[in-house]
Amino acid sequence: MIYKVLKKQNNSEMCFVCGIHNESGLNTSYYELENNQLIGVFKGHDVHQSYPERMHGGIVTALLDETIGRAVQTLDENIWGVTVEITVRFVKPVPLDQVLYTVGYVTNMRSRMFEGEGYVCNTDKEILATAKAKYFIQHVDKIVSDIDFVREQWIYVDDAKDSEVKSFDLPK
Ligand SMILES: CCCCCCCC(=O)SCCNC(=O)CCNC(=O)[C@H](O)C(C)(C)COP(=O)(O)OP(=O)(O)OC[C@H]1O[C@@H](n2cnc3c(N)ncnc32)[C@H](O)[C@@H]1OP(=O)(O)O
Repeated sequence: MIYKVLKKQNNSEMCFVCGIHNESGLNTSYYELENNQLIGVFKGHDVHQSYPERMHGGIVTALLDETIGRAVQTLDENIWGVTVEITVRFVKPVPLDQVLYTVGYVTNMRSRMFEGEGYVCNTDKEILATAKAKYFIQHVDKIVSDIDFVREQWIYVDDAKDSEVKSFDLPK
């Protein structure tokens, strides 16, 4: 089913998954969809491998962790959380050097915790990994206490190719 992109989410400076200045990172771009799901577009490279041509499972986990954690901001951009639990199922090898998608959404929202699910898929909509995760809600100033993170390191990146990203056809 096809969903419209409503908004691009910010990137951070140095996060492994979305940091624009993290040269070893995945440099993921995130887009909020009209169904309150979040889609990330990324490409892994040799530095992210486990066995040759296969992304490391720990990196796939980091990607799913970030994606589900960010999905809460499709509901309210002022909610931030830290991961307390994540379970990942590695369904098929996650390949390197090709564009892939990661999708996340919230399944249960409470006053101090939220839970969500997500998956990684390829452009043929094959599911490569799935995850369920739980997050403890905290004020961003408590998560990052030594700098004003949102003002200093939470950056809107206006990428020329974003204007071409208008909708996504999700597998589920
Ligand atoms: C937009 C950007 C999105 C980014 C997404 C990526 C997020 C990340 O990767 S964050 C990095 C990884 N995670 C972390 O660093 C978290 C580290 N852990 C912590 O900081 C602490 O354990 C923290 C803050 C979660 C809780 O600690 P603390 O405040 O001392 O509270 P604590 O008393 O242990 O627990 C608070 C409540 O949460 C509950 N709780 C804690 N962990 C869990 C859990 N895994 N499952 C269920 N409940 C839990 C406790 O039972 C307790 O409940 P109650 O008050 O009802 O008894």
